[in-house]
Amino acid sequence: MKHDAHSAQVSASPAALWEEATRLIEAGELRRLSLAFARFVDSLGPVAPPVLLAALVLSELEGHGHSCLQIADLAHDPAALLGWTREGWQALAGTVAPLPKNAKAWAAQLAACEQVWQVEEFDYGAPLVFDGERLYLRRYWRDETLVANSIRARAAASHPVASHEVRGWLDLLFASQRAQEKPDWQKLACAVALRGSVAIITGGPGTGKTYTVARLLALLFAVAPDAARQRIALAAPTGKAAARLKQSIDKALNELAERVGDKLKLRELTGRMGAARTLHSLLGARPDSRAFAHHAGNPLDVDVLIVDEASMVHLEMMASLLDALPPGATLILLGDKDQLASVEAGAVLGDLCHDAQAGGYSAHTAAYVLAASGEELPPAYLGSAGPLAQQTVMLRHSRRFGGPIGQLALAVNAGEAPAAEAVLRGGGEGALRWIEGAHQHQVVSLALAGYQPYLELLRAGPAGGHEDWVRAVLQRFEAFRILCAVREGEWGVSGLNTAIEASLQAAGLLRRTGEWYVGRPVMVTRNDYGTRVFNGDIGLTLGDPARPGSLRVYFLEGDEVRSVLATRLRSVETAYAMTVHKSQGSEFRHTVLVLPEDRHGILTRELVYTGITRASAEFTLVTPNGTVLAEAVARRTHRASGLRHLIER
Ligand SMILES: Nc1ncnc2c1ncn2[C@@H]1O[C@H](COP(=O)(O)OP(=O)(O)OP(=O)(O)O)[C@@H](O)[C@H]1O
Repeated sequence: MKHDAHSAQVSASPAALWEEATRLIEAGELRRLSLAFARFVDSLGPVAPPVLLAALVLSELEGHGHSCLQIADLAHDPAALLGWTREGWQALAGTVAPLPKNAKAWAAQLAACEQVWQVEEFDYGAPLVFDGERLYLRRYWRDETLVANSIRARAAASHPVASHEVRGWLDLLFASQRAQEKPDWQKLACAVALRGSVAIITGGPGTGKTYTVARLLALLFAVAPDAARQRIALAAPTGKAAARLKQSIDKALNELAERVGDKLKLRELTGRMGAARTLHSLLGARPDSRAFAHHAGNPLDVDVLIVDEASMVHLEMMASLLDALPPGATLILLGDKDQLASVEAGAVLGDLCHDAQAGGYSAHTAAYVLAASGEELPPAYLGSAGPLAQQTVMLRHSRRFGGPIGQLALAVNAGEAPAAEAVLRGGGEGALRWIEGAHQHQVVSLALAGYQPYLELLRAGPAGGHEDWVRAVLQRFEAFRILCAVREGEWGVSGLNTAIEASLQAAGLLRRTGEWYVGRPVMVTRNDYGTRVFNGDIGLTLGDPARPGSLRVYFLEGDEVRSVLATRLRSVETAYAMTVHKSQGSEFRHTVLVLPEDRHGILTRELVYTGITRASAEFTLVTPNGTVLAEAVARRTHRASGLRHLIER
């Protein structure tokens, strides 16, 4: 039994807190769930009202992607984290006054509460967990601890490596490398990944993450004592990203096979590697359950697991993945650490890549890398970062992103708003455009021009085979996209989709006959194992040649076309415009990024960077005024998490 240090407060009523919270819900400032959670904590027994306030804030922050609540933030001023005004926070906090005066006093009050489990004390199943600095919902504490323990153990594990042999293979695999900046981070990454049970290869678009991992697979194949038995799995958070990963790896391995010839039987490796899968499917997701078929008690049957687009993997998924991965297997995470974190709580890749930019490589790593790859780590990247940093390599040279779009992305990523604006205003030889002080009709006009090619091909109908035509229509549709930062309002996904649909209809480019019509692009919003469509998949509605009058939605997976009867798709939305979040893992020839006026502090550098890097040839920025871009670039995503702390413990 804990002794509540503030028994007077425990007997105080939280009625005023509930009342103010209800007002905030009605004003759209607070989730109903957050109040319900605080009330649930209250129902378990006497709890001091400030702890109920902390529970409410914690739950609200979970909705903003934070996996915990830092007590220092709570004591200081959580208004900014919540996206509220200072006055809004004070009105709520005032209902439970007096609040603990500082972080120490908050810690004492939390530690004294029956409904808070203080880590390392006896665990009697309280819903809140407090580690001395951070307050957690129990579920997130469990996930962060699992991820930290597993990553720490994997980073510490080291596999014996015959450096001389590895050097020989790496020289062969990277033999065609043109003279370029030194060191060759790609080659170095392969050496680093080979020696451990975890490796992270991060880098911006086109820096060769997939190119590198294909060579790593070849290297693993070359040095494995029993290569024929090695089980390799490829996975990504979305179906599209998985298909892209497989396609790129196959391409890279086939090119490599041509080049190395008989020295390494790479065709054997490609032949044995199965399709890339979504993480959900790899782990054995089951309808209507959060639990997966694979877990520590029934681990995955793999030796090497490659996960692409790892920035999209949220905390809970990473915990499930690590739980299901056998301790002896090697995990390779690929992704761009600077991209938007997942919608769900956690910023796992960002946390894991904390030292990636600086390197922080130890003398031991430098010596190993030199012996195994012949690459010398420059002194600027040497240091004394922890074991995970020794297994992390950032690729720094983009192969297909050096032009104006790349320059813009670099400036945004570096937080240099004036430089970004100058690049944009320079126009990048037609590759860049900025529409400032824009009106919605300008976005609609861009959409009309951008979608015309697929709609024209659609109207022309198949000249040859139906499937070839469908593939061509889908490819044209995939060449252009409107990306939004928000869902609602005239600058959001829903407002723009309605406006674009209406204007395409008015222009005679499509004939809307009801909810489903020929040409309607849709995005799947929920995994459906029955029809094998997954959250984020995008398809186009077209006629079914076998059943005139009936509509099917066609999806492109790599070069494969597959289709589902439109009426069988339950959770979909129209997709002329989509969120930047959902666009991760995709690339469009021309990308239009629409930023609204920022009332809630939701526009961040990571969001703008992710939007820009979706464009392969042309990028258009649309803003309602000239300041939105600079404000967004100045704001970094901050997600409270204890992951780094737990890993480095
Ligand atoms: N060292 C290299 N030498 C020659 N070509 C390379 C090299 N590294 C990468 N490339 C080429 O650059 C292009 C981009 O590489 P890759 O697709 O591997 O990058 P990525 O980082 O995985 O990109 P994304 O983030 O878009 O998935 C590919 O065409 C690839 O073949």
